[in-house]
Amino acid sequence: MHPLLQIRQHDSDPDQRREYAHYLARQMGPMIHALMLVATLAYGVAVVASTFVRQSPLPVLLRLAPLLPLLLVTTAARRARRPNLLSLLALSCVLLLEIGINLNSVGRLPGQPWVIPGLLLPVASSVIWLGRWDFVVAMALCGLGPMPMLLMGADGVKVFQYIVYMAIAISLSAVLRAFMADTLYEQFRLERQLREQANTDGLTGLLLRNRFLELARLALSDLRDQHRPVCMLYLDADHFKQLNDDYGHAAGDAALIALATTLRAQTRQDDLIGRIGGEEFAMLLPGLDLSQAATRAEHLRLAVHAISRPDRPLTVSIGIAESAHDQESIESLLARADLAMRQAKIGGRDRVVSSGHPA
Ligand SMILES: Nc1nc2c(ncn2[C@@H]2O[C@H](COP(=O)(O)OP(=O)(O)OP(=O)(O)O)[C@@H](O)[C@H]2O)c(=O)[nH]1
Repeated sequence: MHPLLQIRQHDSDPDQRREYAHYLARQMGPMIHALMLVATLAYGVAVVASTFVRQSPLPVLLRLAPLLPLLLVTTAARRARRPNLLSLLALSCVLLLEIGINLNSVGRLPGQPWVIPGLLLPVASSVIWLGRWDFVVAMALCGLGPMPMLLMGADGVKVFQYIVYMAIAISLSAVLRAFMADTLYEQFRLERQLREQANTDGLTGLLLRNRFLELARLALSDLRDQHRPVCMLYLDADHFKQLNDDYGHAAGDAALIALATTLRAQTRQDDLIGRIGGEEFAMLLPGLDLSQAATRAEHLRLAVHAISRPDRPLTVSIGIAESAHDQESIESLLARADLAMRQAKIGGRDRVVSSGHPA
């Protein structure tokens, strides 16, 4: 089968689709802006140049009128990186060009040259269209936009030539866009995979410390804006060195995997969980105050008992801290949960200790 027919439908997962749309907008944004700028300048130059080759019943200022909105949408596209906005601006640019083309052909006599500045640009640069629908709308604009001008002053042969020409141009554009979109999607997928590998612990599949802290920091700031409580749990497996020393690292690894599975099974959708160190884990619990988090931690502690190591059930010591004031950093919150966990160790392990409020 030809590769064109094998080009797949990208991502059915809406989150991944959204992420891809933003990725495309970031990657293509500068090129879209550059093409819009060139098209706008080309339009201005072509209108001015046309005054030397033919008379128009419309004043040149009126024919130059699309330049102002063209410049506005082009300027807006310079920093736009939201996919929908970028598409809207690029499509507006095509529409304004089409209006300009039609304005400039008013009063054209048969046999006189057309002024078609930038008409081919959107077709030739079809790779810039971020989504399938942008592409379809852009191609429809390119194909149908000059029709009023054609029907006003062209003979049947000219219209036929134009239709054949546009059909070929749009087909070529569709092929170009399909392959380009496929290549970009593959690049996005690989980058995403590499990023995930760099952020995920290979043994347990949980977030690594830095990524956990990065996401927890963002969540903390959102929760503060929403005036919702948030707690951090710090969990440390008890007597883990003994497990490794007596039964080998493979037994230790198996216990860590089982522990991570249990923690993951206990998380709600918004909870964040990470492997902070060797046998240390952290959980951010959005929306829970200290007493609610203590109840969750107690459930977790008991759930971990179901994991058996060769010598005894696995146990964890858990420290809890609630974010107390707006200035507290995620590092400080984690450090307080860590201190509370140390108290749990000192108190005999396999227990939950809550941190007092920071000074
Ligand atoms: N098997 C395995 N062991 C690990 C891993 N990461 C850290 N460890 C071990 O975890 C153990 C942690 O030991 P300690 O910090 O002394 O703590 P502990 O023995 O659990 O004692 P308490 O925390 O005081 O109950 C060390 O022996 C590390 O080698 C890992 O990925 N796999």
